[in-house]
Amino acid sequence: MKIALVAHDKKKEAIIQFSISYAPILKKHELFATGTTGKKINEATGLPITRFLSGPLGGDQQIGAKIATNEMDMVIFFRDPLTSQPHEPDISALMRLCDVHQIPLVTNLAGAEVMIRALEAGFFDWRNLLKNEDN
Ligand SMILES: O=C(CO)COP(=O)(O)O
Repeated sequence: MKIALVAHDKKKEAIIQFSISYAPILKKHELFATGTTGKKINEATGLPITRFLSGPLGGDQQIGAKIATNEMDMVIFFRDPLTSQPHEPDISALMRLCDVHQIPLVTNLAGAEVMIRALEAGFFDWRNLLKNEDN
């Protein structure tokens, strides 16, 4: 599965701890991230991660583009709801595209824990079926 990992600045430590805790699961998948989030997770875990631009410079939109073309299977987004973001329209657009294309999206740690365990249990195998239909 192709998984996008994204965290706003005040949630970076949380996504790092999450990634360390679930590295045994994450390492079985293809990981993508916005710029700074990906750098920090890679430094903390050694997991290979394809990095897009930093969020404010277009990274959320790059992930959105992958969703639009059915090249991303889920989004784990540690969002900071208490700090205004200069690129709020990009964030809304990313979440909207998840809804448009039925891409599983979580926006906080509690959801991410459920998502990653569901992933490991095979709950998202239907994504592979969809992709096979596209081919
Ligand atoms: O701003 C972000 C998501 O909206 C995250 O970007 P960075 O990972 O580059 O900090």
